Amino acid sequence: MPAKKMNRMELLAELAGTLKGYRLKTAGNIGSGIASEAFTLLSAGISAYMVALALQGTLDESSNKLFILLAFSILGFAVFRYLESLLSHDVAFHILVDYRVKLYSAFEKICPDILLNSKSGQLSVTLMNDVEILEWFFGHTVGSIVATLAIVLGILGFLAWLHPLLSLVMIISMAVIFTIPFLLKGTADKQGLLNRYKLGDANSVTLEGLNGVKEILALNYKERYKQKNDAFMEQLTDSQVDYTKRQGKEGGLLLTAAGVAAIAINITAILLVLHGKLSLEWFAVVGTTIWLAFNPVLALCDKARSFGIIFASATRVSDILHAQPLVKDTGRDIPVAAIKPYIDFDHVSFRYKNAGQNAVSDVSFQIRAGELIAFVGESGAGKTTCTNLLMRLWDVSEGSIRIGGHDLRALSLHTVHSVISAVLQDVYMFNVSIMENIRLGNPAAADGQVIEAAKQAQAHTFICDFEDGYNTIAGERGAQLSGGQRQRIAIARAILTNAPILIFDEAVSNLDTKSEMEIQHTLRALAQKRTIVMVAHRLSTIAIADKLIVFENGQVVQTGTHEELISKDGCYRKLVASQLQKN
Ligand SMILES: Nc1ncnc2c1ncn2[C@@H]1O[C@H](COP(=O)(O)OP(=O)(O)OP(=O)(O)O)[C@@H](O)[C@H]1O
Repeated sequence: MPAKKMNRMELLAELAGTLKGYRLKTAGNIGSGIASEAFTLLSAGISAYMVALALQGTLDESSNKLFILLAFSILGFAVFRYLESLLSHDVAFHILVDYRVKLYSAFEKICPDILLNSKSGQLSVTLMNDVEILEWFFGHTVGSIVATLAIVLGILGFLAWLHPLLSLVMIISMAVIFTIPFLLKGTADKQGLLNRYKLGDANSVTLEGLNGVKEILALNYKERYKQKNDAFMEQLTDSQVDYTKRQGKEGGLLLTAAGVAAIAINITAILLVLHGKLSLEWFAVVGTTIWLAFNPVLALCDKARSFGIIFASATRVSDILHAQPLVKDTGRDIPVAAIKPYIDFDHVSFRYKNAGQNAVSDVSFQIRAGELIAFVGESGAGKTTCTNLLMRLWDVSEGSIRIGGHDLRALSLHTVHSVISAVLQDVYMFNVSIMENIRLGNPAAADGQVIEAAKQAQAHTFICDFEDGYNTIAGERGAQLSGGQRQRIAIARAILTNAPILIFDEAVSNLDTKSEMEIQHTLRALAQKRTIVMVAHRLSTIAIADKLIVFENGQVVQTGTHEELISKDGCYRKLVASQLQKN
């Protein structure tokens, strides 16, 4: 849920606010920027002054001081330019790390809602690229803005000291130059945002190609995918070309305006010399340095040409940072041991965002501590929704869910996720060893405990068959493991958590009959100490449950044991009959 859109000034204030933690270095960066520009102007001015003296035949031994000053200013320029670059990048890279960390934790808070409502390519662009663009701002812009303003003020003072007319021409010139990016700001912002979105869309298609490569090959979707990819890349290129055209136009206008301004100041200076209001030496200084004086201004305007993309990226980053999580983590922490693992669903209704109707309506049931429960029902009946609500991935729209008598909303998310652990339909394997993948369930577990959990999950044998055993790298997305192997590792993880409530959502669907039977045996044994909720389709899985909760069209229509329900004419009997027919 994005917060209200911020304008440039608000974004600027927010970005500048992050510099607070780096006050000293930022001050050093700005000071060095001012000093390096000032030394550039000083060395050019001294050179011009000396040339003018030489032309008039007045450059003598007494001018040695000027040589020393010139050497000093060249050295000063080199030292301060180095310091400016060092400090600005030091601050920029530290801030980027802060941003990346903040951004990921903000992203976590708004999951899974944001994943359902955004394209993965857009999210990856924001989490990886947009945040990187902010380096332009912190590394190359923020210091320049202040340094350039200081230099402009200094030059104005100097020109006013020479003659007020010169400073007046300079003020008019600056006003014209700064107006150019200001006038083109609207187009720049629009183009910048469009450019970032087109990049996100293009990334989404690339990710689709990466994740769906097997389907692309298997379904002979290659040619159509290529056409789709080409179309998105073309749109991205068009938006980039438009952006660059505007940048080029803006750059040309700025250079022309600066050139005209420098000529105007020179002409004014010549007129002042002709009227005896300015000496020849100072004319030489003005004539030479004025071109250089416009350099920082032009450099800043050059950065301003990129503000479209910088502010577009900042907006997208800020949208995530300020998004309001649907589930507010305002409950309190309670020790896991103090919560008895019984569950109450009390008249629960829930509707997904933008959905036309409730996914579940007025659902009530109780699960006692130590029970092994199976949710059954046709596809789309509401089983997974109930497990998602139980894990508090979303909050109920109506009614309440309680564990151990505590309303879920009164518990912190940390407590809820310590009490409940789940094996979900899609098992993600991290790119670390199998040992570490299982240990994710309990970082404090010793190797022996990990191996014991793997044995209970019927994973030990196949893990030992790998050449590197438990040290085998599972690979991103568990590429080296079969679906059933991934499921068994996920089950071992869940066993290791020691959470008193376990959820298995279709967790045995990828297993062969023998492994499934062994896992069922494990689940039965686990249920002696824990409460287990299974979402199951197969009859064989259902058979081990103490109680079945039957869902139909988002409602609970029957509860009871397999024997009780099969003896009655109802939804469950129909489900079993249709499954037997399929088998
Ligand atoms: N993210 C979502 N946004 C909108 N509607 C959703 C979303 N997820 C599920 N639904 C809808 O909610 C209803 C219940 O879905 P749910 O996934 O809970 O069913 P299920 O019984 O677990 O099905 P399956 O056995 O196929 O996994 C369905 O009508 C489904 O289309």
